[in-house]
Amino acid sequence: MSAPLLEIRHVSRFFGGLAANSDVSFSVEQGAILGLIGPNGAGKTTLFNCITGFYPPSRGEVVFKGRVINGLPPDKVCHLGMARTWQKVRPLAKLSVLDNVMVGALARTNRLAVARERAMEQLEVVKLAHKARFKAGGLPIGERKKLEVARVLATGPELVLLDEVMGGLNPAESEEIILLILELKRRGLTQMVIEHDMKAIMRISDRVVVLNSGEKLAEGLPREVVENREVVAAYLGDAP
Ligand SMILES: Nc1ncnc2c1ncn2[C@@H]1O[C@H](COP(=O)(O)OP(=O)(O)OP(=O)(O)O)[C@@H](O)[C@H]1O
Repeated sequence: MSAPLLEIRHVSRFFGGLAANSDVSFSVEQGAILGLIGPNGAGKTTLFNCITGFYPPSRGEVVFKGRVINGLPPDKVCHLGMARTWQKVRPLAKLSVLDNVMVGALARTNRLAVARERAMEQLEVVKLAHKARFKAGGLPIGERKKLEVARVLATGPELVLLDEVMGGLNPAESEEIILLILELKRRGLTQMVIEHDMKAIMRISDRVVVLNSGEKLAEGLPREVVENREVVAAYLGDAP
């Protein structure tokens, strides 16, 4: 079997006395979708921040394509082929949809015509090309989320980390995002997905990692994880 694309080795992240991540280890195989779940405050976004260089881990190693990337700033991590979306989507509101995606594409080229072409391609992928000339600030939430994904794809990543891309969407909009994630997988992209919607996680994930109070509580196939008693207890509170 080939080496995993991403390895998290004993990663901890402290904020003062709080361990937002505590000795977390797992890996993500090339081409797979890994679902990252856990109750509010479990440490999911902190782990994304540690992986993508926004907060360096306090301990442990993040290994991407066989290289330890701890301490690299986010732009260098992006250049190596990893990009993430944010839970709170904040497009450059006054710029057009196309210009927003071009900002992502400019991570790989300084030629505007090339960036524009790549940005348009990604707008086609997320089915937002018809809004290319619209101001980003005027998009409804469902389209803002797609714009965020297009911007990330335009950076030319091998691994994308999606932080609650279905948060705040209605069922029809969520379904579009699920189909998009599955299409990106079909194209060979590796993905890590934070999501609270368990049905969506069950449908898209090859494997699931569960965090609770900063620690890895469980890992396995989606079915194994939802049937795990400790996982159920963490979500529902201890059964009597
Ligand atoms: N910059 C920070 N400074 C201090 N504490 C932080 C910081 N970032 C996160 N935390 C704390 O770390 C813990 C984990 O937060 P995190 O946002 O990673 O959880 P989460 O699983 O993503 O939660 P949610 O599902 O609500 O988004 C929380 O107790 C949070 O308050």
